[in-house]
Amino acid sequence: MQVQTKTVVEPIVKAFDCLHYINGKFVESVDGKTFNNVNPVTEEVYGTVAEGSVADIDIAVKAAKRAFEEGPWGKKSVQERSKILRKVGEILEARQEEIAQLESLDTGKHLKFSRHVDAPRAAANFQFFADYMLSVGTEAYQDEVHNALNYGYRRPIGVVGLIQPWNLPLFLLTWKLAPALAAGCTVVIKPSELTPMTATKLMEILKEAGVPDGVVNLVHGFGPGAGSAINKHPDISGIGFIGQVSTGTKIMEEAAPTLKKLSFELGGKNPNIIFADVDIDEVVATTIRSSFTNQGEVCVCGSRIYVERPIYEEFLEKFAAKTRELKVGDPFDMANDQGALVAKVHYDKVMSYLKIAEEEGGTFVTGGKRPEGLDKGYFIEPTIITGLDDSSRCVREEIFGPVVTVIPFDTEEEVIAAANDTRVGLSNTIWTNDIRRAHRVAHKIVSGLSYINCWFVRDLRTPFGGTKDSGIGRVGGAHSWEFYTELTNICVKL
Ligand SMILES: NC(=O)C1=CN([C@@H]2O[C@H](COP(=O)(O)OP(=O)(O)OC[C@H]3O[C@@H](n4cnc5c(N)ncnc54)[C@H](O)[C@@H]3O)[C@@H](O)[C@H]2O)C=CC1
Ligand SMILES: O=C(O)/C=C/C=C(\O)C(=O)O
Repeated sequence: MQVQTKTVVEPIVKAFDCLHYINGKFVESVDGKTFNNVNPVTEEVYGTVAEGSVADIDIAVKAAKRAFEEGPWGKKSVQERSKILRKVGEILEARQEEIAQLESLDTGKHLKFSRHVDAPRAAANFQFFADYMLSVGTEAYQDEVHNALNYGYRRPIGVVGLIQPWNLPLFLLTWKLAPALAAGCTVVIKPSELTPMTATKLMEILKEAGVPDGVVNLVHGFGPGAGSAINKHPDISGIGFIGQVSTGTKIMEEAAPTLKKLSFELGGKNPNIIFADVDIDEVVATTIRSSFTNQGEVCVCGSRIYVERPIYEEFLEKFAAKTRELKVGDPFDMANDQGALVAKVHYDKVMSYLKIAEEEGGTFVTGGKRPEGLDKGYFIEPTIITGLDDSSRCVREEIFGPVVTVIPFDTEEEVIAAANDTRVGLSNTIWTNDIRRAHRVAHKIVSGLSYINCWFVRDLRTPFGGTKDSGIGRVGGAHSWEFYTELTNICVKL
Protein backbone atom coordinates (compact mmCIF):
# COMPACT_ATOMS: atom_id res chain seq x y z
CA MET A 1 0.00 0.00 0.00
CA GLN A 2 1.29 3.44 -0.86
CA VAL A 3 1.37 5.92 2.05
CA GLN A 4 0.09 9.33 1.02
CA THR A 5 2.04 12.15 2.68
CA LYS A 6 0.19 15.43 2.94
CA THR A 7 2.66 18.17 2.10
CA VAL A 8 0.35 21.09 1.29
CA VAL A 9 -0.26 23.40 4.24
CA GLU A 10 -3.92 24.28 4.80
CA PRO A 11 -3.98 28.11 4.76
CA ILE A 12 -5.23 29.91 7.85
CA VAL A 13 -5.33 33.24 5.99
CA LYS A 14 -7.29 34.66 3.07
CA ALA A 15 -6.52 37.55 0.75
CA PHE A 16 -8.35 40.75 1.70
CA ASP A 17 -9.00 44.21 0.28
CA CYS A 18 -6.49 46.77 1.52
CA LEU A 19 -7.46 50.26 2.69
CA HIS A 20 -5.28 53.15 3.81
CA TYR A 21 -4.78 53.56 7.56
CA ILE A 22 -4.84 57.20 8.56
CA ASN A 23 -5.15 58.63 12.05
CA GLY A 24 -6.08 55.23 13.47
CA LYS A 25 -8.81 54.38 10.93
CA PHE A 26 -8.98 52.26 7.79
CA VAL A 27 -10.19 54.56 5.01
CA GLU A 28 -10.76 54.65 1.26
CA SER A 29 -8.95 57.05 -1.04
CA VAL A 30 -10.34 60.58 -1.22
CA ASP A 31 -11.25 59.99 -4.89
CA GLY A 32 -12.41 56.40 -4.24
CA LYS A 33 -9.82 54.96 -6.63
CA THR A 34 -8.59 51.38 -6.25
CA PHE A 35 -6.36 48.96 -8.13
CA ASN A 36 -6.26 45.17 -8.30
CA ASN A 37 -4.05 42.87 -6.27
CA VAL A 38 -3.06 39.81 -8.33
CA ASN A 39 -2.20 36.40 -6.90
CA PRO A 40 1.29 35.55 -8.27
CA VAL A 41 0.53 31.81 -8.18
CA THR A 42 -2.84 31.77 -9.95
CA GLU A 43 -2.57 35.09 -11.86
CA GLU A 44 -6.12 35.88 -10.65
CA VAL A 45 -7.26 39.10 -9.03
CA TYR A 46 -7.81 38.30 -5.35
CA GLY A 47 -8.34 41.73 -3.85
CA THR A 48 -8.45 45.45 -4.38
CA VAL A 49 -6.17 48.09 -2.94
CA ALA A 50 -7.00 51.75 -2.25
CA GLU A 51 -4.97 53.93 -4.62
CA GLY A 52 -3.58 56.92 -2.78
CA SER A 53 -2.68 60.24 -4.36
CA VAL A 54 -1.45 63.68 -3.30
CA ALA A 55 -4.66 64.33 -1.29
CA ASP A 56 -4.39 61.08 0.72
CA ILE A 57 -0.72 61.66 1.48
CA ASP A 58 -1.50 65.18 2.61
CA ILE A 59 -4.16 63.96 5.05
CA ALA A 60 -1.77 61.29 6.35
CA VAL A 61 1.07 63.80 6.79
CA LYS A 62 -1.24 66.17 8.66
CA ALA A 63 -2.23 63.34 11.04
CA ALA A 64 1.43 62.38 11.55
CA LYS A 65 2.42 66.01 12.11
CA ARG A 66 -0.32 66.50 14.69
CA ALA A 67 0.70 63.29 16.45
CA PHE A 68 4.32 64.46 16.45
CA GLU A 69 3.77 68.05 17.60
CA GLU A 70 0.72 67.77 19.84
CA GLY A 71 0.09 64.08 20.29
CA PRO A 72 1.26 61.66 22.92
CA TRP A 73 4.13 59.93 21.08
CA GLY A 74 6.87 62.49 21.62
CA LYS A 75 5.66 63.11 25.15
CA LYS A 76 6.00 59.47 26.15
CA SER A 77 9.17 58.51 27.96
CA VAL A 78 11.69 56.30 26.23
CA GLN A 79 10.64 53.50 28.62
CA GLU A 80 6.97 53.85 27.65
CA ARG A 81 7.74 53.83 23.94
CA SER A 82 10.02 50.82 24.39
CA LYS A 83 7.21 48.93 26.16
CA ILE A 84 4.88 49.52 23.20
CA LEU A 85 7.53 48.44 20.70
CA ARG A 86 8.14 45.28 22.70
CA LYS A 87 4.40 44.56 22.69
CA VAL A 88 4.34 44.92 18.87
CA GLY A 89 7.21 42.42 18.72
CA GLU A 90 5.38 40.01 21.02
CA ILE A 91 2.18 40.14 18.96
CA LEU A 92 4.15 39.61 15.76
CA GLU A 93 5.88 36.66 17.36
CA ALA A 94 2.63 35.13 18.55
CA ARG A 95 1.07 35.56 15.08
CA GLN A 96 4.10 34.34 13.10
CA GLU A 97 2.31 31.63 11.18
CA GLU A 98 -0.42 34.01 10.07
CA ILE A 99 2.16 36.63 9.02
CA ALA A 100 4.27 34.06 7.17
CA GLN A 101 1.26 32.72 5.28
CA LEU A 102 0.02 36.19 4.38
CA GLU A 103 3.47 37.12 3.08
CA SER A 104 3.64 33.97 0.95
CA LEU A 105 0.14 34.56 -0.37
CA ASP A 106 0.97 38.14 -1.37
CA THR A 107 4.48 37.67 -2.75
CA GLY A 108 4.42 34.07 -4.05
CA LYS A 109 7.52 33.26 -1.99
CA HIS A 110 7.81 29.82 -0.46
CA LEU A 111 6.33 29.37 3.01
CA LYS A 112 9.58 27.75 4.20
CA PHE A 113 11.27 31.11 3.70
CA SER A 114 8.54 33.35 5.07
CA ARG A 115 8.31 31.11 8.16
CA HIS A 116 12.05 31.14 8.79
CA VAL A 117 13.00 34.63 7.68
CA ASP A 118 10.21 37.15 6.99
CA ALA A 119 7.95 36.53 9.98
CA PRO A 120 10.58 36.04 12.72
CA ARG A 121 12.63 38.98 11.52
CA ALA A 122 9.61 41.32 11.62
CA ALA A 123 9.19 40.47 15.32
CA ALA A 124 12.95 40.65 15.94
CA ASN A 125 13.17 44.15 14.43
CA PHE A 126 10.73 45.50 17.03
CA GLN A 127 12.31 43.57 19.87
CA PHE A 128 15.80 44.69 18.92
CA PHE A 129 14.95 48.41 18.85
CA ALA A 130 12.82 48.12 22.02
CA ASP A 131 16.06 47.02 23.75
CA TYR A 132 18.42 49.29 21.85
CA MET A 133 16.55 52.49 22.72
CA LEU A 134 16.91 51.80 26.44
CA SER A 135 20.68 51.61 26.36
CA VAL A 136 21.67 54.28 23.83
CA GLY A 137 23.68 57.18 25.25
CA THR A 138 24.90 60.47 23.88
CA GLU A 139 28.31 61.99 23.21
CA ALA A 140 29.89 64.45 25.64
CA TYR A 141 33.23 66.33 25.80
CA GLN A 142 34.85 67.94 28.82
CA ASP A 143 36.68 71.07 27.64
CA GLU A 144 39.25 71.94 30.30
CA VAL A 145 40.65 74.88 28.31
CA HIS A 146 37.38 76.83 28.41
CA ASN A 147 36.00 75.09 31.47
CA ALA A 148 32.96 73.95 29.48
CA LEU A 149 30.99 70.81 28.87
CA ASN A 150 29.62 69.96 25.44
CA TYR A 151 26.98 67.30 25.05
CA GLY A 152 24.76 66.08 22.27
CA TYR A 153 21.02 66.34 22.76
CA ARG A 154 19.05 64.13 20.39
CA ARG A 155 15.51 64.70 19.23
CA PRO A 156 13.40 62.85 16.62
CA ILE A 157 13.56 64.39 13.13
CA GLY A 158 9.76 64.65 12.83
CA VAL A 159 7.49 63.03 10.27
CA VAL A 160 9.26 60.43 8.14
CA GLY A 161 8.15 58.76 4.91
CA LEU A 162 8.92 55.07 4.49
CA ILE A 163 8.77 53.91 0.86
CA GLN A 164 9.02 50.14 0.64
CA PRO A 165 9.80 47.34 -1.86
CA TRP A 166 8.06 44.00 -2.42
CA ASN A 167 10.79 41.41 -1.85
CA LEU A 168 10.73 41.19 1.97
CA PRO A 169 7.68 43.37 2.63
CA LEU A 170 7.09 43.18 6.39
CA PHE A 171 10.71 42.32 7.24
CA LEU A 172 11.95 45.52 5.57
CA LEU A 173 9.05 47.74 6.65
CA THR A 174 9.57 46.85 10.32
CA TRP A 175 13.33 47.32 9.88
CA LYS A 176 12.61 51.00 9.15
CA LEU A 177 9.50 51.53 11.26
CA ALA A 178 10.83 50.17 14.57
CA PRO A 179 13.81 52.59 14.81
CA ALA A 180 11.70 55.51 13.57
CA LEU A 181 9.16 54.92 16.35
CA ALA A 182 11.89 54.22 18.90
CA ALA A 183 13.44 57.59 18.12
CA GLY A 184 10.06 59.32 18.58
CA CYS A 185 9.27 60.07 14.94
CA THR A 186 5.81 59.71 13.43
CA VAL A 187 5.42 58.00 10.10
CA VAL A 188 3.73 57.82 6.71
CA ILE A 189 4.28 54.47 5.00
CA LYS A 190 3.89 53.64 1.32
CA PRO A 191 4.25 49.89 0.80
CA SER A 192 4.95 48.41 -2.60
CA GLU A 193 1.85 48.38 -4.78
CA LEU A 194 2.65 44.71 -5.47
CA THR A 195 2.54 43.57 -1.82
CA PRO A 196 0.06 45.56 0.27
CA MET A 197 -1.25 42.91 2.67
CA THR A 198 1.19 42.46 5.56
CA ALA A 199 1.69 46.21 5.93
CA THR A 200 -2.10 46.57 6.26
CA LYS A 201 -2.23 43.73 8.79
CA LEU A 202 0.54 45.41 10.79
CA MET A 203 -1.69 48.45 11.34
CA GLU A 204 -4.13 46.28 13.36
CA ILE A 205 -1.22 44.97 15.39
CA LEU A 206 0.13 48.46 16.12
CA LYS A 207 -3.32 49.51 17.35
CA GLU A 208 -3.60 46.44 19.55
CA ALA A 209 -0.14 47.14 21.00
CA GLY A 210 -1.11 50.68 21.96
CA VAL A 211 0.51 52.84 19.26
CA PRO A 212 -1.62 56.02 19.42
CA ASP A 213 -3.68 57.14 16.42
CA GLY A 214 -1.82 59.30 13.92
CA VAL A 215 1.64 58.03 14.90
CA VAL A 216 1.76 55.51 12.04
CA ASN A 217 -0.17 56.13 8.83
CA LEU A 218 -0.26 53.97 5.74
CA VAL A 219 -1.14 55.07 2.22
CA HIS A 220 -1.18 52.53 -0.62
CA GLY A 221 -0.50 53.44 -4.21
CA PHE A 222 2.04 53.82 -6.96
CA GLY A 223 5.40 55.58 -7.18
CA PRO A 224 4.39 58.48 -9.43
CA GLY A 225 1.25 59.14 -7.28
CA ALA A 226 1.53 58.48 -3.55
CA GLY A 227 5.32 57.97 -3.66
CA SER A 228 6.00 61.22 -5.42
CA ALA A 229 3.68 63.07 -3.00
CA ILE A 230 5.87 61.84 -0.11
CA ASN A 231 9.03 62.97 -1.91
CA LYS A 232 7.69 66.50 -2.32
CA HIS A 233 5.79 67.04 0.91
CA PRO A 234 7.28 69.97 2.87
CA ASP A 235 6.25 68.53 6.25
CA ILE A 236 8.14 65.27 5.78
CA SER A 237 11.64 65.61 7.22
CA GLY A 238 13.22 62.39 6.01
CA ILE A 239 12.63 59.42 3.72
CA GLY A 240 13.71 55.85 4.39
CA PHE A 241 13.64 54.14 1.01
CA ILE A 242 14.43 50.60 -0.14
CA GLY A 243 14.21 49.79 -3.83
CA GLN A 244 15.78 50.24 -7.21
CA VAL A 245 18.66 52.58 -7.99
CA SER A 246 16.63 54.41 -10.64
CA THR A 247 13.82 55.06 -8.14
CA GLY A 248 16.35 56.38 -5.64
CA THR A 249 17.47 58.92 -8.23
CA LYS A 250 13.87 60.12 -8.78
CA ILE A 251 13.21 60.39 -5.06
CA MET A 252 16.37 62.42 -4.59
CA GLU A 253 15.41 64.81 -7.41
CA GLU A 254 11.90 65.34 -6.09
CA ALA A 255 12.98 65.62 -2.45
CA ALA A 256 15.77 68.12 -3.19
CA PRO A 257 13.68 71.34 -3.00
CA THR A 258 12.56 70.43 0.54
CA LEU A 259 16.02 69.20 1.61
CA LYS A 260 14.92 65.98 3.23
CA LYS A 261 17.25 63.61 5.01
CA LEU A 262 17.55 60.46 2.87
CA SER A 263 18.40 56.87 3.78
CA PHE A 264 18.62 54.66 0.68
CA GLU A 265 19.07 50.88 0.47
CA LEU A 266 19.28 50.19 -3.27
CA GLY A 267 20.18 47.41 -5.67
CA GLY A 268 23.35 45.39 -6.11
CA LYS A 269 25.10 42.94 -8.41
CA ASN A 270 26.96 41.02 -5.79
CA PRO A 271 30.03 38.88 -6.55
CA ASN A 272 30.39 35.48 -4.87
CA ILE A 273 34.13 34.68 -5.07
CA ILE A 274 35.27 31.10 -4.55
CA PHE A 275 39.00 30.35 -4.23
CA ALA A 276 40.34 26.85 -4.89
CA ASP A 277 41.34 26.05 -1.28
CA VAL A 278 37.77 25.61 0.00
CA ASP A 279 35.59 22.67 0.95
CA ILE A 280 33.48 22.59 -2.21
CA ASP A 281 30.49 20.83 -0.64
CA GLU A 282 30.24 23.48 2.08
CA VAL A 283 30.45 26.26 -0.49
CA VAL A 284 27.84 24.63 -2.73
CA ALA A 285 25.38 24.31 0.17
CA THR A 286 25.59 28.03 0.97
CA THR A 287 25.81 29.10 -2.67
CA ILE A 288 22.49 27.36 -3.35
CA ARG A 289 20.97 29.67 -0.71
CA SER A 290 22.84 32.81 -1.75
CA SER A 291 21.74 32.26 -5.34
CA PHE A 292 18.13 31.10 -5.10
CA THR A 293 16.75 31.98 -1.66
CA ASN A 294 13.47 33.84 -2.02
CA GLN A 295 13.63 33.20 -5.82
CA GLY A 296 16.86 35.24 -5.85
CA GLU A 297 14.85 38.27 -4.71
CA VAL A 298 17.12 39.24 -1.81
CA CYS A 299 19.31 42.32 -2.24
CA VAL A 300 22.44 40.51 -0.98
CA CYS A 301 22.01 37.44 -3.24
CA GLY A 302 25.29 36.66 -5.00
CA SER A 303 24.32 36.61 -8.65
CA ARG A 304 27.85 36.80 -10.12
CA ILE A 305 29.73 33.68 -9.12
CA TYR A 306 33.49 33.66 -9.79
CA VAL A 307 35.31 30.34 -9.28
CA GLU A 308 39.09 29.83 -9.29
CA ARG A 309 39.90 27.73 -12.34
CA PRO A 310 41.34 24.58 -10.65
CA ILE A 311 37.95 23.83 -9.03
CA TYR A 312 35.67 25.41 -11.65
CA GLU A 313 34.45 22.15 -13.26
CA GLU A 314 33.96 20.29 -9.99
CA PHE A 315 32.15 23.23 -8.39
CA LEU A 316 29.89 23.69 -11.40
CA GLU A 317 28.99 20.02 -11.55
CA LYS A 318 28.09 19.84 -7.85
CA PHE A 319 26.32 23.21 -7.85
CA ALA A 320 24.24 22.25 -10.91
CA ALA A 321 23.35 18.86 -9.39
CA LYS A 322 22.04 20.50 -6.19
CA THR A 323 20.22 23.19 -8.18
CA ARG A 324 18.39 20.51 -10.22
CA GLU A 325 17.09 19.07 -6.94
CA LEU A 326 15.27 22.33 -6.09
CA LYS A 327 11.53 21.96 -6.64
CA VAL A 328 9.57 24.94 -7.91
CA GLY A 329 5.81 25.33 -7.40
CA ASP A 330 3.02 26.02 -4.93
CA PRO A 331 4.57 28.05 -2.08
CA PHE A 332 2.27 26.30 0.41
CA ASP A 333 3.46 22.81 -0.64
CA MET A 334 6.30 21.85 1.69
CA ALA A 335 7.63 19.41 -0.92
CA ASN A 336 8.68 22.46 -2.95
CA ASP A 337 11.63 24.78 -2.29
CA GLN A 338 10.99 27.81 -4.47
CA GLY A 339 7.77 29.73 -5.08
CA ALA A 340 6.65 32.22 -7.71
CA LEU A 341 8.10 35.59 -8.63
CA VAL A 342 6.13 38.49 -7.26
CA ALA A 343 4.29 39.79 -10.35
CA LYS A 344 4.02 39.64 -14.11
CA VAL A 345 6.07 42.80 -14.56
CA HIS A 346 8.96 41.22 -12.65
CA TYR A 347 8.51 37.81 -14.29
CA ASP A 348 8.73 39.50 -17.72
CA LYS A 349 11.88 41.36 -16.65
CA VAL A 350 13.64 38.19 -15.50
CA MET A 351 12.49 36.31 -18.62
CA SER A 352 13.88 39.13 -20.79
CA TYR A 353 17.32 38.57 -19.24
CA LEU A 354 17.11 34.85 -20.09
CA LYS A 355 16.54 35.90 -23.70
CA ILE A 356 19.49 38.30 -23.49
CA ALA A 357 21.67 35.48 -22.12
CA GLU A 358 20.73 33.34 -25.10
CA GLU A 359 21.48 36.17 -27.54
CA GLU A 360 24.82 36.81 -25.82
CA GLY A 361 25.82 33.18 -26.35
CA GLY A 362 25.36 31.96 -22.76
CA THR A 363 24.82 28.29 -21.91
CA PHE A 364 21.98 27.32 -19.55
CA VAL A 365 23.51 24.69 -17.29
CA THR A 366 20.17 24.52 -15.46
CA GLY A 367 16.81 26.25 -15.93
CA GLY A 368 16.38 29.09 -18.40
CA LYS A 369 12.61 28.69 -18.62
CA ARG A 370 9.38 28.23 -16.70
CA PRO A 371 9.02 24.80 -15.11
CA GLU A 372 7.15 22.21 -17.15
CA GLY A 373 3.62 21.48 -15.99
CA LEU A 374 3.17 24.88 -14.35
CA ASP A 375 1.04 26.77 -16.85
CA LYS A 376 -0.16 29.46 -14.47
CA GLY A 377 1.83 31.61 -12.05
CA TYR A 378 5.05 33.55 -12.30
CA PHE A 379 7.39 30.58 -11.89
CA ILE A 380 10.94 30.40 -13.27
CA GLU A 381 13.37 27.52 -12.83
CA PRO A 382 16.57 28.19 -10.88
CA THR A 383 18.97 29.09 -13.65
CA ILE A 384 22.76 28.78 -13.90
CA ILE A 385 24.37 30.43 -16.91
CA THR A 386 27.96 29.93 -18.09
CA GLY A 387 29.89 31.12 -21.13
CA LEU A 388 29.31 34.84 -20.51
CA ASP A 389 32.02 37.32 -19.62
CA ASP A 390 32.03 40.54 -17.63
CA SER A 391 30.80 42.59 -20.59
CA SER A 392 27.50 40.67 -20.65
CA ARG A 393 24.36 42.52 -19.55
CA CYS A 394 23.41 39.45 -17.50
CA VAL A 395 26.65 39.83 -15.54
CA ARG A 396 26.44 43.60 -15.21
CA GLU A 397 22.76 44.35 -14.53
CA GLU A 398 20.66 43.39 -11.54
CA ILE A 399 18.18 40.68 -12.54
CA PHE A 400 16.80 40.09 -9.02
CA GLY A 401 15.51 36.62 -9.86
CA PRO A 402 16.62 32.95 -9.64
CA VAL A 403 19.41 33.51 -12.16
CA VAL A 404 23.20 33.37 -11.62
CA THR A 405 26.20 33.45 -13.90
CA VAL A 406 29.33 31.39 -13.20
CA ILE A 407 32.72 32.58 -14.52
CA PRO A 408 36.19 31.08 -13.95
CA PHE A 409 39.15 33.24 -12.82
CA ASP A 410 42.91 32.75 -12.52
CA THR A 411 44.29 35.39 -10.17
CA GLU A 412 43.28 37.35 -7.09
CA GLU A 413 43.93 40.67 -8.88
CA GLU A 414 41.74 39.66 -11.81
CA VAL A 415 38.78 38.71 -9.63
CA ILE A 416 39.07 41.86 -7.49
CA ALA A 417 39.03 43.96 -10.66
CA ALA A 418 35.97 42.08 -11.95
CA ALA A 419 34.19 42.48 -8.60
CA ASN A 420 34.82 46.24 -8.63
CA ASP A 421 33.91 46.75 -12.29
CA THR A 422 30.38 47.92 -11.52
CA ARG A 423 28.53 51.05 -10.50
CA VAL A 424 26.97 49.27 -7.53
CA GLY A 425 28.63 47.98 -4.37
CA LEU A 426 26.23 46.36 -1.95
CA SER A 427 27.75 43.05 -0.81
CA ASN A 428 30.22 40.31 -1.69
CA THR A 429 31.00 36.82 -0.46
CA ILE A 430 34.56 35.50 -0.28
CA TRP A 431 35.28 31.79 0.13
CA THR A 432 38.83 30.84 1.13
CA ASN A 433 40.67 29.20 4.02
CA ASP A 434 43.60 31.61 3.64
CA ILE A 435 42.86 34.16 6.37
CA ARG A 436 45.22 36.82 5.02
CA ARG A 437 43.79 36.60 1.53
CA ALA A 438 40.23 36.72 2.88
CA HIS A 439 40.83 40.05 4.63
CA ARG A 440 42.96 41.45 1.79
CA VAL A 441 40.26 40.79 -0.78
CA ALA A 442 37.49 42.11 1.49
CA HIS A 443 39.43 45.36 1.94
CA LYS A 444 39.98 45.80 -1.79
CA ILE A 445 36.42 45.28 -2.97
CA VAL A 446 34.41 48.48 -2.68
CA SER A 447 31.17 47.38 -1.11
CA GLY A 448 29.10 47.95 2.01
CA LEU A 449 29.04 44.34 3.19
CA SER A 450 31.51 41.50 2.90
CA TYR A 451 30.73 37.94 3.98
CA ILE A 452 33.76 35.68 4.51
CA ASN A 453 32.95 31.96 4.38
CA CYS A 454 29.28 32.66 5.07
CA TRP A 455 26.31 34.54 3.64
CA PHE A 456 23.60 36.80 5.07
CA VAL A 457 24.48 36.15 8.72
CA ARG A 458 22.75 39.04 10.48
CA ASP A 459 23.58 40.93 13.65
CA LEU A 460 21.15 43.85 13.87
CA ARG A 461 23.74 46.08 15.58
CA THR A 462 26.00 46.15 12.51
CA PRO A 463 26.03 48.74 9.70
CA PHE A 464 23.96 47.49 6.75
CA GLY A 465 23.93 49.26 3.39
CA GLY A 466 25.70 49.85 0.12
CA THR A 467 28.50 51.89 -1.42
CA LYS A 468 28.50 53.60 -4.84
CA ASP A 469 25.01 53.41 -6.44
CA SER A 470 23.85 50.83 -3.89
CA GLY A 471 22.71 53.33 -1.34
CA ILE A 472 23.17 56.24 0.96
CA GLY A 473 23.94 55.74 4.63
CA ARG A 474 23.78 52.66 6.80
CA VAL A 475 21.02 51.15 8.91
CA GLY A 476 21.14 48.96 12.01
CA GLY A 477 21.64 49.85 15.68
CA ALA A 478 23.36 53.20 16.09
CA HIS A 479 23.22 53.85 12.34
CA SER A 480 19.42 53.81 12.25
CA TRP A 481 19.33 55.91 15.43
CA GLU A 482 21.55 58.48 13.74
CA PHE A 483 19.15 58.77 10.81
CA TYR A 484 15.92 59.19 12.75
CA THR A 485 17.33 61.68 15.25
CA GLU A 486 18.73 65.20 14.99
CA LEU A 487 21.59 66.29 17.20
CA THR A 488 21.88 69.62 19.03
CA ASN A 489 25.26 70.33 20.58
CA ILE A 490 24.80 72.03 23.95
CA CYS A 491 27.80 73.88 25.28
CA VAL A 492 27.64 74.72 29.00
CA LYS A 493 30.15 77.04 30.61
CA LEU A 494 30.95 75.51 33.96
N1 LIG B 1 19.76 47.40 -0.74
C1 LIG B 1 18.74 46.84 -0.18
O1 LIG B 1 18.74 46.60 1.02
C2 LIG B 1 17.53 46.46 -0.98
C3 LIG B 1 17.39 46.72 -2.29
N2 LIG B 1 16.27 46.34 -2.99
C4 LIG B 1 16.18 46.63 -4.39
O2 LIG B 1 14.82 46.93 -4.69
C5 LIG B 1 14.49 46.50 -5.99
C6 LIG B 1 13.22 45.72 -5.96
O3 LIG B 1 12.24 46.44 -5.35
P1 LIG B 1 11.14 47.24 -6.18
O4 LIG B 1 9.93 47.27 -5.33
O5 LIG B 1 11.04 46.73 -7.56
O6 LIG B 1 11.78 48.68 -6.23
P2 LIG B 1 11.15 50.00 -6.81
O7 LIG B 1 12.21 51.01 -6.69
O8 LIG B 1 10.50 49.78 -8.11
O9 LIG B 1 9.95 50.31 -5.81
C7 LIG B 1 10.17 50.49 -4.44
C8 LIG B 1 9.13 51.42 -3.90
O10 LIG B 1 9.31 52.71 -4.48
C9 LIG B 1 8.08 53.20 -4.94
N3 LIG B 1 8.33 54.16 -6.01
C10 LIG B 1 8.49 53.93 -7.34
N4 LIG B 1 8.71 55.09 -7.98
C11 LIG B 1 8.71 56.07 -7.04
C12 LIG B 1 8.89 57.49 -7.09
N5 LIG B 1 9.13 58.12 -8.23
N6 LIG B 1 8.83 58.16 -5.94
C13 LIG B 1 8.60 57.53 -4.76
N7 LIG B 1 8.40 56.20 -4.67
C14 LIG B 1 8.47 55.48 -5.79
C15 LIG B 1 7.33 51.96 -5.36
O11 LIG B 1 5.97 52.20 -5.48
C16 LIG B 1 7.70 51.02 -4.22
O12 LIG B 1 6.90 51.27 -3.10
C17 LIG B 1 15.68 45.73 -6.44
O13 LIG B 1 16.45 46.52 -7.31
C18 LIG B 1 16.47 45.45 -5.18
O14 LIG B 1 17.83 45.30 -5.31
C19 LIG B 1 15.27 45.70 -2.38
C20 LIG B 1 15.35 45.42 -1.06
C21 LIG B 1 16.49 45.81 -0.26
O1 LIG C 1 18.94 42.03 6.85
C1 LIG C 1 18.67 43.21 6.61
O2 LIG C 1 18.67 44.04 7.48
C2 LIG C 1 18.27 43.65 5.32
C3 LIG C 1 18.22 42.83 4.33
C4 LIG C 1 17.73 43.28 3.10
C5 LIG C 1 17.64 42.51 2.10
O3 LIG C 1 18.22 41.37 2.12
C6 LIG C 1 16.84 42.81 0.94
O4 LIG C 1 16.25 43.84 0.91
O5 LIG C 1 16.75 42.02 0.07
